[in-house]
Parts: sequence; structure tokens; C-alpha cells
Amino acid sequence: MLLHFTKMHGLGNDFMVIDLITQRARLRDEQIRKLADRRFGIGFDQLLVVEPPRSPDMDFRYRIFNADGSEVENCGNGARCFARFVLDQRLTHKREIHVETAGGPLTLVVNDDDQITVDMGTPRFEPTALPFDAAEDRPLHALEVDGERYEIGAVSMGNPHAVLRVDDVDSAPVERLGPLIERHPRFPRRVNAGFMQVVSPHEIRLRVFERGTGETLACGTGACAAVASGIRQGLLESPVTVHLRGGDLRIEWAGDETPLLMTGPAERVFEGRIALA
Ligand SMILES: N[C@@H](CCC[C@H](N)C(=O)O)C(=O)O
Repeated sequence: MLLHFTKMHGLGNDFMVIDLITQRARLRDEQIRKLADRRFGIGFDQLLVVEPPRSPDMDFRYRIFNADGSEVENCGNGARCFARFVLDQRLTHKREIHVETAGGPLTLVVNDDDQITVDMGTPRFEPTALPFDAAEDRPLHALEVDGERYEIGAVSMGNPHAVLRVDDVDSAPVERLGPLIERHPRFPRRVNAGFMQVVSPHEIRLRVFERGTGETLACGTGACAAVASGIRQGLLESPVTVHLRGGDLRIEWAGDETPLLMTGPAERVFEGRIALA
């Protein structure tokens, strides 16, 4: 069978997007891994799936799979691409879209300048939310990695993030520490590892080694988690511009139980059809 798909990206974090409202398919883990392969498949960081909602208050169900086939709770860059996709495909005409994810509901707003703002919900710091094996909720936790002690912020944006402050993201040991933090035994469901350089209270530089994918050019939930952790530590003040390798995001958060807002672009690259083996 031929499956119609759209290739999209948010700041270079790239996606295969499929509409399972007008098409039928069931993708197994190994099929997702094959499609994600940049030489033998289409190539992407995450697969995004559009489905009908389960709850009548929602417009769509939004499912996310990493390149390794694992299903995850949330994807910030993907959420913006999701909004652009459902509008472009005429699956909705609404410019405020409510979607269910495995990490909770999200609201996506397409602005007049075509940038998309996502209400990402409230960041959660309690270790059980990630989950993270720690006795208490603290702004920073000591974590031993490869015989060295680091201080990390632990944040859930629906999906789990560890945020490590570094002096310079360009020389940060992302390739070495990223995989070790991702699979650290204190994160039983693995974790996304962010490396944050504070430039000023309103500006950071960030690289993220993503769970189930590796380092990407941008990670939306990683940007939200880094800013939330930085604000909580008193290092940052809202709004914050996050410079990622693929471009910039704007993050706003008033703290406590208020929702965190992420604004940025979403781009369509090409469309195609592929036979599922
Ligand atoms: N690229 C994403 C995050 C995708 C999921 C992540 N790798 C996880 O496993 O939680 C983003 O833009 O947020």
C-alpha cells in the first residue's frame, strides 16, 4: 500500500508527518526505524501522526515517535509543524487548535505572521513527573556521569529533560555526555539531555541530545525545559530567546502554575508516497 506523507521541519528538527484520518496504516517499530533512516528511508528525527481525537473537546490526537521507534509524550517543534500540516491539508480551518498528546493536551495558535505559538502547559519539576530517581524536588540535582559529578536541572514538559549549564555550547561534550545522560540509570524512561549556555537573562544558546534520536538541530521541549530551569534558578527572566543550531525560539513563562508559551516557525519541505514494506 502507498502511504502519503509530508516532510516538514521546525528549525531543522525534521519530521515525516502522516494523516491517519483520511488514510489507514499501522506502523510497527521496525518500519518506523527503516523510514527514519537517512540512507535507506525518508530520514527524520521524529514521525508525527495525525489521528481523530478521543475526547469531544479536542480537535485532533497528535502522536509522536522517535527515530528509534519509541512513542513519546511531547514534541515542541513537531507541535508547530502539526498545526501547519492540519491547516495546509484542510483538515481544519481553525487557527487555534486543541490537540491530545500522550503528555497531556496542547493548544496551538497560528499567528498572523505565520509563526506558531504553542501553550506547552506548566513545567513540572517533581522527580516523579519525569521520572527521575531523586529524594526531593530541587532546582539542581547532583548527577554522577562517567565518574564525574554534574549539577542538572530536572524538568518534565510532558517528556523528560535534564538541563546542564555549560560555559560554551560549541565546546560542550554533547557527543560524549549526551548518550550517557540519556541512558543514566536514575532516569528509568531515559531522558533528553540539554546543554545550556546563559548569554544574558533574556538569551541562551542550547544544544540537545534527544532521547531516541541523538543530537538534533533544535528541540522545542528542550528549549522550554532549559528556560524553565533557568528561570527557576534565577538565571533567566521571561521572555527568553533560545538560539539553537537550526534557529531561534521565543519562550515566555511567568512561573509557578502558569502555562509556558513557545513561539517559532514551521516549514513544509516536500510531499511523497511510500510503499510500506
Ligand atoms: N524534538 C522534540 C522532542 C521529541 C521527543 C524527544 N526526543 C523525547 O524522546 O522526549 C521537540 O522539539 O520537543
